Amino acid sequence: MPSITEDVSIGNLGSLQTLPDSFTWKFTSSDSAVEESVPVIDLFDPNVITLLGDACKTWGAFQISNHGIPQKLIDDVESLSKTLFDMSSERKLEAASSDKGVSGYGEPRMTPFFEKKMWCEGFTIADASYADHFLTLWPHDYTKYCGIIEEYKGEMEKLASRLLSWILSSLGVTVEDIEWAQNMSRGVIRLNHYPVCPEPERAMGLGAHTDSTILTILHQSNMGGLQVFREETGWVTVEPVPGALVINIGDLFHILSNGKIMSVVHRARVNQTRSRISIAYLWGGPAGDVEIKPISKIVGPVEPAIYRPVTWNEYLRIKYEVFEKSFDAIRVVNPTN
Ligand SMILES: C=C1C[C@]23C[C@H]1CC[C@H]2[C@@]12CCC[C@@](C)(C(=O)O1)[C@H]2[C@@H]3C(=O)O
Ligand SMILES: O=C(O)CCC(=O)C(=O)O
Ligand SMILES: [Fe+2]
Repeated sequence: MPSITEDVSIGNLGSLQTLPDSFTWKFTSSDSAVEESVPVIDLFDPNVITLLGDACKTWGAFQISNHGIPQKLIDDVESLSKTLFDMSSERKLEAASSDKGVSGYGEPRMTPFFEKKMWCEGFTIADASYADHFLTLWPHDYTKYCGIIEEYKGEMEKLASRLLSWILSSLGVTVEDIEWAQNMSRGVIRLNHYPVCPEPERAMGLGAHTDSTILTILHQSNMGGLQVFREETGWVTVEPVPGALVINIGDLFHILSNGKIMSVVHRARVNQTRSRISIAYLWGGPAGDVEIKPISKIVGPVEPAIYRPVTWNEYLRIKYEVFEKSFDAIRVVNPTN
């Protein structure tokens, strides 16, 4: 078939009729998803601590219901995202981030670590400069949209802290055992959009990765696409449960727990007929230059710390130098205590 050269830009993937070679991934039989599902945990369950602890140890990912986040707020962030991604490529690029780790429109930060391009576009809300981009995108509705984002951040931060203290309890520690508990930072929001794709079985929305966070709270609308990887099982699709949010354990929690809980490898697949939006709240924990390290109550002569202390910013720097080898970069070579 003669190939027509199409104009490929991150902002117009949804209009492409063929999958460009730079977006064509190779898949093997081990890439097919198996019939399994991650736990759905009701936060009102009297056994919530045990349930969360088990889910963290066996999966590193689970869904939560009765989380207390108003549905209206989630819907508002979703429709804000839709308005944004519906704009023309030119307008979206006016809000492009200058650097992939900071606020603005663009490709995921991890893009350079993959051979092929990912079928997605997104907007990162990391620092106050997102408001300048919002002003460019929505000169009239700017205040309203910034308000929605600030409210969402506030709610997510509270939920993240509740989850942290419950998961710590399951490990036999409390938030008081971590020095920085009084000094939590607000997390980063990443709005993800996966446009319709002409050949979803050969494309990838977001390549396999772990989040660098303590934990990530993800709203995946009513469209599935998220898959998590478990060593003994393989790829498992996280089916959307109406009203539920997905929690992914990130690298910093693995470090805090001295390796007791794992950060979950996950990815996003795409769809031929329907585009998909997801909203990730990536929670990095302590603000500023506070160091994150294996919790002192967990480590001791019997179980020495296997990782050295790192700040969130330092960890991000390491991650985006060595990507999947970041744990090796901070591992203590001869743990003694
Ligand atoms: C604060 C963060 C955390 C980042 C980098 C930076 C801003 C955007 C986050 C994400 C969002 C999408 C997946 C990921 C893997 C990516 O490429 O960008 C995330 C990454 C990480 O968790 O490492
Ligand atoms: O879109 C999804 O379901 C996954 C998003 C994700 O992994 C991320 O933003 O870090
Ligand atoms: Fe992720």
